[in-house]
Amino acid sequence: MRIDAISIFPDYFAPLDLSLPGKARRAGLVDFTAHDLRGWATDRHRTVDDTPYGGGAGMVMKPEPWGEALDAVCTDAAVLIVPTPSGAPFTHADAVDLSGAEHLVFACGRYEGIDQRVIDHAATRWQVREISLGDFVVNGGEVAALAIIEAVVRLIPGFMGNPESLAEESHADGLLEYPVYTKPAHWRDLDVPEVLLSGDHGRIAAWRREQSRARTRQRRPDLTHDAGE
Ligand SMILES: COc1cc(COC(=O)c2cn[nH]c2)cc(-c2cccnc2)c1
Repeated sequence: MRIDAISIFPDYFAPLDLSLPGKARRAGLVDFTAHDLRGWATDRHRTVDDTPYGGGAGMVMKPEPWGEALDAVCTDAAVLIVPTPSGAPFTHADAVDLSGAEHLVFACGRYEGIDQRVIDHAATRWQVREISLGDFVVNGGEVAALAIIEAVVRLIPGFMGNPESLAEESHADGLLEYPVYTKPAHWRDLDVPEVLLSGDHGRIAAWRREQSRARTRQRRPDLTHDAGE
């Protein structure tokens, strides 16, 4: 998978040099490049924003630099992802879907957003996904792109050392994950639940399913449905 990110802060993606282990890159599983949007801003001051038509606070990202950048970076197979508060909620199912993509391009907006015509024009040439990580606002799409990249790349076959753990994890079955414990069995007058020490794998699996269901009911009633029964 090829991944590109376009941003006025390309150094924001330096952590991927740590988190995308060398083996993933060496094995050709993932090839990541961050690009500076200002490289496509042609005026003397390399301007990427301007005041909004219709008035209002803040600035809007100009269409010209984005148009040139996307023309240069996107291949025909590109899926253009725009992290934005006004996007569709990002889910595990989306991560699974995107993990099969050939090319992901992240357009990281700043200021009040990107001129809508950039998205509209891109949609005539590539698949465009405007994605939200939640009902909150951060100053730029970079931090959301980092989270989406990690959620997607870890699902690529061969990336994770222990693929079995992916099948069991939170949201894979529509439920929240059960609580986990490790040694010591007794810590600050707290004990590990006895069932987990019993060696009775049937009881353990039943206890974990019930824990997942209880947590989901309590913390995420919006996820509660019969499928998890
Ligand atoms: C592309 O347009 C954007 C992108 C972002 C950064 O992304 C997020 O905040 C986000 C992504 N998932 N959940 C939140 C922020 C704004 C923005 C800023 C201030 C006022 N209004 C809008 C605009």
